Amino acid sequence: MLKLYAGERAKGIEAVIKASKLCQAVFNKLVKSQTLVKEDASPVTVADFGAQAVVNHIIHQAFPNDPIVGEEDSKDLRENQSLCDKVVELTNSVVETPLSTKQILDAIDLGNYKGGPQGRFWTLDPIDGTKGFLRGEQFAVCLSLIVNGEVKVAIQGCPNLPRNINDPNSQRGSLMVAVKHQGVFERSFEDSKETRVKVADAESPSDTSFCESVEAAHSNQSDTFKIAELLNIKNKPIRMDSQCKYAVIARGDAGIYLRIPTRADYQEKIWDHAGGSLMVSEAGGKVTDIDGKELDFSQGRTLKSNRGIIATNGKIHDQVLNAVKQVLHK
Ligand SMILES: Nc1ncnc2c1ncn2[C@@H]1O[C@H](COP(=O)(O)O)[C@@H](O)[C@H]1OP(=O)(O)O
Ligand SMILES: [Mg+2]
Ligand SMILES: [Mg+2]
Ligand SMILES: [Mg+2]
Repeated sequence: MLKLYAGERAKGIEAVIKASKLCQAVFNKLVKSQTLVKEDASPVTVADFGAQAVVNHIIHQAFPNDPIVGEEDSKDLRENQSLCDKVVELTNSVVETPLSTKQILDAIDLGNYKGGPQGRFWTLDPIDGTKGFLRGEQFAVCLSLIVNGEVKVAIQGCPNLPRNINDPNSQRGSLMVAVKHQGVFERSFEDSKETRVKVADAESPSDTSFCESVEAAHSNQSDTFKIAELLNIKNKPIRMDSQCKYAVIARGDAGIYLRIPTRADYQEKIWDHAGGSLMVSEAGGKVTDIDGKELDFSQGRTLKSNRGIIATNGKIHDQVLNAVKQVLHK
């Protein structure tokens, strides 16, 4: 019998592999000259647009009734001909039948859905960790399916992630695939053989290490330092861009991922956490916000009823949550 969401899982893998290839091709050819700064001052590259066009196009062809909540839109591209031409060329280098400029811009804008509590929709971050991508470090192509507010399928391409975190020379490229109640698996981009992964066994926070963003503006690193001290964690933090941090927790390379808000007004985006939270929970771990509340993906494009993120191997979650509360409420 075909497993639940088998079709979505397979299409999602195909789309994420193609988009990841596009990103790698961009990195090898360009990169910085083709970067724009968005209104919120974050960078966006031809690869972000191209990857969103590719994934949206493939998903829309396979599931024409499914709306998509995607990070990017085509507004800036429509005002910049040379960037637009580059995105068209790139997109057509990975899709099966060449698409017109209009089809590509329209595919990007399929990502404008508002989300919400009812029905099914996909959410896409075509490149999560654009800053890491530009540095040649970690980034991820993140696609998930949400049904009635619950994440059911997650596919995350991490082209630069070493298969063995302790050996930077180990093979790079990790594709993580999770379906609700079916576990989370890791494979390479080339070989479809999948290996089931599990979170770390650590019974105590001091037996593990934690990971956090490279960017001090995205997570308060002086608070995480105090939290680690309180938990008697001696290992240095693993600093890494993007949702690769969730993959690292799901694979058991680290026991804790902390994202402590730096600004009261920042709302986390659903495409930054949907896939990661399913991967960690399917690997046996736990994800909540810093108040211990479950992440609520039914609130629209953002996680407006949550603050910050704590992801752990599960066993140590309450200890970590208590330490976070102590440090933040002091
Ligand atoms: N002030 C902020 N707090 C938390 N996350 C942020 C903040 N500003 C941007 N981000 C988001 O953090 C993500 C990168 O995470 P990390 O630092 O862990 O690699 C990006 O998706 C980025 O969103 P955006 O794409 O809008 O720039
Ligand atoms: Mg961005
Ligand atoms: Mg992101
Ligand atoms: Mg992004």
